[in-house]
Amino acid sequence: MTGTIIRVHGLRNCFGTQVVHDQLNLDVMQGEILGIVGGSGSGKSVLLRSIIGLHRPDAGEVRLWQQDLLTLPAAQRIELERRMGVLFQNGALFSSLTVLENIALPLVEHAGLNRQQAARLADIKLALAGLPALAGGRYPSNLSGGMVKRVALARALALDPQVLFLDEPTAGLDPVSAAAFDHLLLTLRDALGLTVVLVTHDLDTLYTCCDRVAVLGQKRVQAIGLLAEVAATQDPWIQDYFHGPRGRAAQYAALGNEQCMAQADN
Ligand SMILES: Nc1ncnc2c1ncn2[C@@H]1O[C@H](COP(=O)(O)OP(=O)(O)OP(=O)(O)O)[C@@H](O)[C@H]1O
Repeated sequence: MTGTIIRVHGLRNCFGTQVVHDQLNLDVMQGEILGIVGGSGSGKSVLLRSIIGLHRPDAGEVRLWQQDLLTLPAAQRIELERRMGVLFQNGALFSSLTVLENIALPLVEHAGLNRQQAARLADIKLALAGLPALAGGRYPSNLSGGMVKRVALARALALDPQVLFLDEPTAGLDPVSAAAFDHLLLTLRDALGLTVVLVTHDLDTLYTCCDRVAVLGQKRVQAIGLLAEVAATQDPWIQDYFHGPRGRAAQYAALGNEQCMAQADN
Protein backbone atom coordinates (compact mmCIF):
# COMPACT_ATOMS: atom_id res chain seq x y z
CA MET A 1 0.00 0.00 0.00
CA THR A 2 1.23 3.50 -0.77
CA GLY A 3 -0.44 6.94 -0.76
CA THR A 4 -4.00 8.01 -0.18
CA ILE A 5 -6.01 8.12 -3.41
CA ILE A 6 -9.46 8.80 -1.95
CA ARG A 7 -10.05 11.24 0.88
CA VAL A 8 -13.51 11.82 2.36
CA HIS A 9 -13.57 14.66 4.85
CA GLY A 10 -16.41 16.03 6.98
CA LEU A 11 -19.07 14.29 4.85
CA ARG A 12 -22.70 15.05 5.67
CA ASN A 13 -25.64 13.43 3.90
CA CYS A 14 -29.30 13.99 4.76
CA PHE A 15 -32.60 12.84 3.29
CA GLY A 16 -35.21 15.26 4.58
CA THR A 17 -34.80 15.25 8.34
CA GLN A 18 -32.85 11.98 8.36
CA VAL A 19 -29.13 12.55 8.83
CA VAL A 20 -27.28 9.56 7.36
CA HIS A 21 -23.69 10.85 7.64
CA ASP A 22 -22.27 13.61 9.77
CA GLN A 23 -18.59 14.58 9.94
CA LEU A 24 -17.62 11.30 8.28
CA ASN A 25 -13.93 10.93 7.39
CA LEU A 26 -12.38 8.10 5.39
CA ASP A 27 -9.11 7.56 3.52
CA VAL A 28 -8.52 4.85 0.91
CA MET A 29 -4.93 3.85 0.19
CA GLN A 30 -3.63 2.90 -3.22
CA GLY A 31 -3.54 -0.86 -3.80
CA GLU A 32 -5.61 -1.87 -0.79
CA ILE A 33 -8.84 -3.80 -0.57
CA LEU A 34 -10.94 -1.85 1.91
CA GLY A 35 -14.11 -3.45 3.22
CA ILE A 36 -16.92 -1.21 4.45
CA VAL A 37 -19.32 -2.82 6.91
CA GLY A 38 -22.09 -1.56 9.16
CA GLY A 39 -25.66 -2.28 10.14
CA SER A 40 -28.52 -2.05 7.65
CA GLY A 41 -29.25 1.58 6.90
CA SER A 42 -25.93 2.82 8.32
CA GLY A 43 -25.24 4.51 4.99
CA LYS A 44 -22.74 2.23 3.24
CA SER A 45 -24.31 2.53 -0.22
CA VAL A 46 -24.88 6.27 0.16
CA LEU A 47 -21.20 6.62 1.06
CA LEU A 48 -20.20 4.67 -2.05
CA ARG A 49 -22.51 6.80 -4.19
CA SER A 50 -21.06 9.98 -2.66
CA ILE A 51 -17.52 8.86 -3.47
CA ILE A 52 -18.24 8.02 -7.10
CA GLY A 53 -20.17 11.26 -7.65
CA LEU A 54 -23.65 9.77 -7.99
CA HIS A 55 -24.85 11.55 -4.87
CA ARG A 56 -24.07 15.17 -4.03
CA PRO A 57 -23.32 15.48 -0.28
CA ASP A 58 -24.92 18.20 1.83
CA ALA A 59 -21.51 19.13 3.20
CA GLY A 60 -17.93 17.94 3.25
CA GLU A 61 -15.52 16.97 0.58
CA VAL A 62 -14.67 13.91 -1.47
CA ARG A 63 -11.31 13.98 -3.22
CA LEU A 64 -10.19 11.37 -5.73
CA TRP A 65 -6.55 11.70 -6.71
CA GLN A 66 -6.73 15.12 -5.00
CA GLN A 67 -9.58 16.28 -7.22
CA ASP A 68 -13.20 17.02 -6.39
CA LEU A 69 -15.29 15.20 -9.00
CA LEU A 70 -18.30 17.47 -8.51
CA THR A 71 -16.48 20.71 -9.25
CA LEU A 72 -14.43 19.53 -12.23
CA PRO A 73 -15.22 20.66 -15.77
CA ALA A 74 -17.10 17.96 -17.73
CA ALA A 75 -14.09 16.70 -19.73
CA GLN A 76 -11.93 16.24 -16.62
CA ARG A 77 -14.81 14.69 -14.75
CA ILE A 78 -15.26 12.07 -17.48
CA GLU A 79 -11.52 11.43 -17.41
CA LEU A 80 -11.65 10.82 -13.66
CA GLU A 81 -14.77 8.65 -13.92
CA ARG A 82 -12.95 6.42 -16.40
CA ARG A 83 -10.46 5.57 -13.68
CA MET A 84 -13.27 4.02 -11.59
CA GLY A 85 -15.13 0.77 -12.18
CA VAL A 86 -18.39 0.12 -10.35
CA LEU A 87 -20.27 -3.08 -9.64
CA PHE A 88 -23.74 -2.31 -8.31
CA GLN A 89 -25.60 -4.53 -5.87
CA ASN A 90 -27.82 -6.29 -8.43
CA GLY A 91 -25.30 -6.34 -11.27
CA ALA A 92 -27.38 -3.76 -13.19
CA LEU A 93 -26.96 -5.48 -16.57
CA PHE A 94 -29.11 -4.54 -19.55
CA SER A 95 -31.49 -7.45 -20.02
CA SER A 96 -31.98 -6.82 -23.76
CA LEU A 97 -28.24 -7.01 -24.47
CA THR A 98 -26.10 -10.14 -24.56
CA VAL A 99 -23.31 -10.58 -22.06
CA LEU A 100 -20.71 -9.49 -24.62
CA GLU A 101 -22.77 -6.45 -25.62
CA ASN A 102 -23.15 -5.47 -21.95
CA ILE A 103 -19.38 -5.57 -21.45
CA ALA A 104 -18.68 -3.85 -24.78
CA LEU A 105 -21.09 -0.98 -24.11
CA PRO A 106 -18.71 1.22 -22.04
CA LEU A 107 -15.99 0.59 -24.62
CA VAL A 108 -18.22 1.93 -27.42
CA GLU A 109 -19.73 4.77 -25.38
CA HIS A 110 -16.71 5.98 -23.43
CA ALA A 111 -13.60 4.74 -25.24
CA GLY A 112 -14.86 5.48 -28.75
CA LEU A 113 -14.17 1.95 -30.06
CA ASN A 114 -16.19 0.54 -32.95
CA ARG A 115 -18.36 -2.50 -32.24
CA GLN A 116 -15.85 -5.01 -33.58
CA GLN A 117 -12.95 -3.63 -31.54
CA ALA A 118 -15.16 -3.39 -28.46
CA ALA A 119 -16.33 -7.01 -28.87
CA ARG A 120 -12.72 -8.24 -29.12
CA LEU A 121 -11.76 -6.39 -25.93
CA ALA A 122 -14.96 -7.50 -24.20
CA ASP A 123 -13.91 -11.11 -24.89
CA ILE A 124 -10.70 -10.50 -22.96
CA LYS A 125 -12.56 -8.93 -20.03
CA LEU A 126 -14.93 -11.90 -20.01
CA ALA A 127 -11.97 -14.25 -19.60
CA LEU A 128 -10.44 -11.97 -16.97
CA ALA A 129 -13.62 -12.33 -14.91
CA GLY A 130 -13.32 -16.12 -15.19
CA LEU A 131 -16.16 -16.72 -17.65
CA PRO A 132 -16.07 -19.04 -20.65
CA ALA A 133 -16.22 -17.44 -24.12
CA LEU A 134 -19.57 -19.10 -24.88
CA ALA A 135 -21.17 -17.11 -22.06
CA GLY A 136 -20.73 -14.01 -24.24
CA GLY A 137 -23.72 -14.85 -26.42
CA ARG A 138 -26.13 -15.45 -23.55
CA TYR A 139 -28.65 -12.98 -22.16
CA PRO A 140 -28.52 -12.01 -18.45
CA SER A 141 -31.77 -13.88 -17.73
CA ASN A 142 -30.01 -17.14 -18.69
CA LEU A 143 -27.15 -16.72 -16.23
CA SER A 144 -26.70 -17.95 -12.69
CA GLY A 145 -26.30 -15.37 -9.90
CA GLY A 146 -22.56 -16.01 -9.76
CA MET A 147 -22.23 -15.48 -13.52
CA VAL A 148 -24.21 -12.21 -13.37
CA LYS A 149 -21.74 -10.92 -10.78
CA ARG A 150 -18.80 -11.93 -12.96
CA VAL A 151 -20.29 -10.26 -16.04
CA ALA A 152 -20.89 -7.11 -14.01
CA LEU A 153 -17.28 -7.35 -12.84
CA ALA A 154 -16.07 -7.76 -16.44
CA ARG A 155 -18.06 -4.66 -17.39
CA ALA A 156 -16.65 -2.72 -14.42
CA LEU A 157 -13.18 -3.67 -15.68
CA ALA A 158 -13.93 -2.72 -19.29
CA LEU A 159 -12.17 0.64 -19.21
CA ASP A 160 -9.15 -0.59 -17.23
CA PRO A 161 -10.04 1.29 -14.03
CA GLN A 162 -7.56 1.95 -11.25
CA VAL A 163 -10.18 1.69 -8.51
CA LEU A 164 -13.04 -0.75 -8.30
CA PHE A 165 -16.14 -0.07 -6.18
CA LEU A 166 -18.28 -3.07 -5.33
CA ASP A 167 -21.61 -2.97 -3.52
CA GLU A 168 -22.23 -6.32 -1.84
CA PRO A 169 -20.50 -8.38 -4.54
CA THR A 170 -21.22 -11.76 -2.95
CA ALA A 171 -24.80 -11.09 -1.79
CA GLY A 172 -27.14 -13.84 -2.94
CA LEU A 173 -24.34 -16.20 -4.00
CA ASP A 174 -23.98 -19.71 -2.64
CA PRO A 175 -20.90 -20.15 -0.39
CA VAL A 176 -18.83 -21.85 -3.12
CA SER A 177 -19.52 -19.13 -5.72
CA ALA A 178 -18.95 -16.43 -3.09
CA ALA A 179 -15.56 -17.91 -2.13
CA ALA A 180 -14.59 -18.18 -5.81
CA PHE A 181 -15.55 -14.52 -6.31
CA ASP A 182 -13.42 -13.49 -3.30
CA HIS A 183 -10.41 -15.29 -4.74
CA LEU A 184 -11.01 -13.74 -8.16
CA LEU A 185 -10.94 -10.30 -6.54
CA LEU A 186 -7.64 -11.01 -4.84
CA THR A 187 -6.14 -12.34 -8.08
CA LEU A 188 -7.30 -9.30 -10.04
CA ARG A 189 -6.04 -6.85 -7.42
CA ASP A 190 -2.61 -8.53 -7.46
CA ALA A 191 -2.46 -8.89 -11.26
CA LEU A 192 -3.81 -5.47 -12.19
CA GLY A 193 -2.66 -3.43 -9.19
CA LEU A 194 -6.24 -2.36 -8.49
CA THR A 195 -7.50 -0.53 -5.43
CA VAL A 196 -10.81 -2.02 -4.28
CA VAL A 197 -13.50 -0.51 -2.06
CA LEU A 198 -16.23 -2.97 -1.24
CA VAL A 199 -19.37 -2.76 0.80
CA THR A 200 -20.25 -6.10 2.27
CA HIS A 201 -22.16 -8.00 4.93
CA ASP A 202 -20.12 -11.09 4.12
CA LEU A 203 -17.68 -11.89 6.92
CA ASP A 204 -15.90 -14.50 4.81
CA THR A 205 -15.12 -11.80 2.23
CA LEU A 206 -13.68 -9.60 4.98
CA TYR A 207 -11.45 -12.35 6.30
CA THR A 208 -10.42 -13.59 2.86
CA CYS A 209 -9.89 -10.38 0.91
CA CYS A 210 -9.72 -7.21 2.87
CA ASP A 211 -6.51 -5.47 3.91
CA ARG A 212 -8.44 -3.00 6.06
CA VAL A 213 -11.98 -2.71 7.32
CA ALA A 214 -14.04 0.41 8.04
CA VAL A 215 -17.12 0.12 10.25
CA LEU A 216 -19.92 2.66 9.72
CA GLY A 217 -22.18 3.50 12.61
CA GLN A 218 -23.73 6.52 14.26
CA LYS A 219 -23.34 8.53 11.06
CA ARG A 220 -19.57 8.16 10.76
CA VAL A 221 -16.67 5.73 10.56
CA GLN A 222 -16.60 4.15 14.00
CA ALA A 223 -13.42 2.17 13.48
CA ILE A 224 -10.96 1.61 10.65
CA GLY A 225 -7.81 -0.46 10.39
CA LEU A 226 -6.58 -4.01 10.13
CA LEU A 227 -9.31 -6.54 10.78
CA ALA A 228 -7.79 -7.67 14.09
CA GLU A 229 -7.54 -4.08 15.32
CA VAL A 230 -11.11 -3.25 14.33
CA ALA A 231 -12.47 -6.50 15.78
CA ALA A 232 -10.88 -5.55 19.13
CA THR A 233 -12.74 -2.21 19.27
CA GLN A 234 -14.94 -1.99 22.36
CA ASP A 235 -18.19 -1.13 20.60
CA PRO A 236 -21.24 -3.36 21.13
CA TRP A 237 -22.14 -3.64 17.41
CA ILE A 238 -18.53 -4.40 16.45
CA GLN A 239 -18.19 -6.98 19.21
CA ASP A 240 -21.44 -8.70 18.17
CA TYR A 241 -20.53 -8.58 14.49
CA PHE A 242 -16.98 -9.94 14.71
CA HIS A 243 -17.31 -12.17 17.75
CA GLY A 244 -20.81 -13.56 17.26
CA PRO A 245 -21.22 -17.09 15.84
CA ARG A 246 -20.90 -15.98 12.19
CA GLY A 247 -17.81 -13.89 12.90
CA ARG A 248 -16.12 -16.76 14.72
CA ALA A 249 -17.00 -19.20 11.92
CA ALA A 250 -15.52 -16.87 9.28
CA GLN A 251 -12.38 -16.41 11.37
CA TYR A 252 -11.92 -20.17 11.80
CA ALA A 253 -12.52 -20.71 8.09
CA ALA A 254 -9.88 -18.10 7.22
CA LEU A 255 -7.43 -19.64 9.71
CA GLY A 256 -8.16 -23.07 8.24
CA ASN A 257 -7.42 -21.79 4.75
CA GLU A 258 -4.12 -20.29 5.88
CA GLN A 259 -3.11 -23.53 7.58
CA CYS A 260 -4.07 -25.52 4.46
CA MET A 261 -1.99 -23.16 2.31
CA ALA A 262 0.97 -23.35 4.73
CA GLN A 263 0.79 -27.14 4.66
CA ALA A 264 0.64 -27.11 0.85
CA ASP A 265 3.76 -24.89 0.78
CA ASN A 266 5.74 -27.31 3.02
N1 LIG B 1 -32.56 8.30 -2.38
C1 LIG B 1 -32.89 8.21 -1.09
N2 LIG B 1 -33.96 8.88 -0.60
C2 LIG B 1 -34.29 8.81 0.70
N3 LIG B 1 -33.62 8.09 1.61
C3 LIG B 1 -32.56 7.39 1.19
C4 LIG B 1 -32.14 7.41 -0.18
N4 LIG B 1 -31.04 6.62 -0.32
C5 LIG B 1 -30.79 6.13 0.92
N5 LIG B 1 -31.69 6.58 1.81
C6 LIG B 1 -31.74 6.26 3.23
O1 LIG B 1 -30.43 6.42 3.77
C7 LIG B 1 -30.15 5.41 4.74
C8 LIG B 1 -28.87 4.72 4.37
O2 LIG B 1 -29.09 3.96 3.18
P1 LIG B 1 -27.99 2.99 2.57
O3 LIG B 1 -28.63 2.32 1.41
O4 LIG B 1 -26.74 3.72 2.34
O5 LIG B 1 -27.78 1.97 3.77
P2 LIG B 1 -26.86 0.69 3.79
O6 LIG B 1 -25.95 0.81 4.96
O7 LIG B 1 -26.21 0.47 2.46
O8 LIG B 1 -27.95 -0.42 4.09
P3 LIG B 1 -28.05 -1.98 3.64
O9 LIG B 1 -26.92 -2.69 4.35
O10 LIG B 1 -29.37 -2.39 4.17
O11 LIG B 1 -27.96 -2.06 2.15
C9 LIG B 1 -31.36 4.50 4.77
O12 LIG B 1 -32.17 4.85 5.86
C10 LIG B 1 -32.07 4.78 3.46
O13 LIG B 1 -33.46 4.61 3.58
